[in-house]
Amino acid sequence: MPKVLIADKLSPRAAKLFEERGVEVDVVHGLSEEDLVARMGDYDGLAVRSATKATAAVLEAGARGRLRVVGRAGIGVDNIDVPAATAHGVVVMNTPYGNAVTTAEHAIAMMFALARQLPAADRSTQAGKWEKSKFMGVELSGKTLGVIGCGNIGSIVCDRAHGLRMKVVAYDPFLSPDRAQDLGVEKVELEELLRRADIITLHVPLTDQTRGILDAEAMAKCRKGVLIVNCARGGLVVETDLKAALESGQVGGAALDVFEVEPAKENALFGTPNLICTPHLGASTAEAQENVALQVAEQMSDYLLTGAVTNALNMPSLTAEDAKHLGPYMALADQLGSFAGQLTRTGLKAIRIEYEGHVAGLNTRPLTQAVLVGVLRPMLDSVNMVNAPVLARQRDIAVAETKYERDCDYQTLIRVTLETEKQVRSVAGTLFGGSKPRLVEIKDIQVEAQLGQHMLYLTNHDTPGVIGSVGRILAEAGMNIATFHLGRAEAGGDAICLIELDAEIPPAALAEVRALPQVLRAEPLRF
Ligand SMILES: NC(=O)C1=CN([C@@H]2O[C@H](COP(=O)(O)OP(=O)(O)OC[C@H]3O[C@@H](n4cnc5c(N)ncnc54)[C@H](O)[C@@H]3O)[C@@H](O)[C@H]2O)C=CC1
Ligand SMILES: O=C(O)C(=O)COP(=O)(O)O
Repeated sequence: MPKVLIADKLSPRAAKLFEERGVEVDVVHGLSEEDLVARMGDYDGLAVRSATKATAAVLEAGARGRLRVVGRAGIGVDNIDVPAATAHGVVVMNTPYGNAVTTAEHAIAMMFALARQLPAADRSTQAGKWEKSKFMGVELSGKTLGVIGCGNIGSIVCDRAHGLRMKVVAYDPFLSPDRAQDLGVEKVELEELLRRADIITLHVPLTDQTRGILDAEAMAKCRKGVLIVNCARGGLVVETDLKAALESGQVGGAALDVFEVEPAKENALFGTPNLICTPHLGASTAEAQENVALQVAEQMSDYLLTGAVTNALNMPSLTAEDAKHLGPYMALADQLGSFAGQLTRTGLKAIRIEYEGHVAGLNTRPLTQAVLVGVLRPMLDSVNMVNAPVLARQRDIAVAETKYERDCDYQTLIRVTLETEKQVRSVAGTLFGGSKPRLVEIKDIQVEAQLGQHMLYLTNHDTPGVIGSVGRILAEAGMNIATFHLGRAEAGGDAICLIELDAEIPPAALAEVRALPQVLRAEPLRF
């Protein structure tokens, strides 16, 4: 039975759902990195929010054991070392949408709180001061809202702002003009947004491009007295610059839900005038927490129990139905990749994968990854379905996939072509009876072979006596032949021989085969 650790405060519905699905659960909060490293190897899955840091050390310890998936009950994955997870073959999933409405509502609440100074007015009133004239506010209706980042949350903020009769300008390089039109927002460059907005709200992830997007220089370009709301990530607004801008009045008020260092128990900004802070509450409503907890438990259980992949950051999506249909093809893809990879000695430049017939109508991305795993395995022990595309990219290996739904000699066919510095080689295979992988073509030569654990691959001149000589050497070495497959380009031309053996060929026998005058190449292969 798979086992998961829930390391942050998730709705109890998550643990219940895991158990109902047949996944064992431990719920332990507040573990240090050291504690996590010590325990991680015992779990197939780790479920977190933003408090637990899934560092490279934690992921490595997990992967040394049985860790296969990290689920983030929420959106931001900056607390998870995704490249390290990928390198260790651990799938990372999040739950987009589940807390988007709640977080957008928090941003709107922050905007109202700033416009009407609600927290300060509350403190003053409860202190018996009745300072009615001190808390003069601003009306939101008719004001310009500048939305930085117009994805799931930013779009909901735009929609709510329209309801408040605000004008919305948005900066998001990935927002298409059509989508901007659908959202009823004016797409602008950052400079223009800074110049025009009365209120700025941030809804971008923290990346190298967005870190410090609101710094002293940007704030100086804003309208004097601009209001800033950050319910996305600490680090988007430079805190020391914001403090100075609030003190000078360049920024009229700021509402922050997120901080450069969290938990923010001490922060240089605390106590600055016109500052409102909440402790990363953006996603904290009963509704959102239930959504994300159920979603993460469902996605993680699906993956652990059926192989289905949803909302993963480092794997293509795969439904349980796909996983079932693709099963035999995955074995074929891996075998073809492995066959081609084991015969490749020189620098690999490109891998082309062609899908023909039935397979072309399926979700082929996982198959392409299985081919890559097969190709790269002889060179890299650490390759797996998750990291294969990254490893290929790091080695400048171009990967291309083509689908042909046209008729071919076989109902279904996968052809893998490897281009190296010296040559182009291809191998193709099909499924017999819908489930049994068979090689049907090697280097444009028709053969028909089933791959076993120990194979001997020969290329030779098509002259009489090769089968007899090879058979004799193998018999003298005490090797039992399970299957023997032959193919040739034309009579007297290049020929191929694939022999399945019951055990690995001893080095002396291999040397003898290689020494046969008709043999061009002899390679032991393992599957
Ligand atoms: N305070 C809280 O509790 C919560 C915070 N968040 C944070 O909110 C942020 C946004 O979440 P979603 O809207 O769900 O993400 P999303 O991925 O749907 O949207 C992000 C948007 O930012 C845009 N973007 C990326 N780089 C950009 C750049 N350099 N300049 C301008 N735009 C850029 C993208 O094109 C995308 O449209 C995330 O950082 C997430 O972690 C999310 C949920 C709760
Ligand atoms: O989903 C997100 O990105 C969030 O920031 C929510 O964080 P939390 O789960 O409340 O710690």
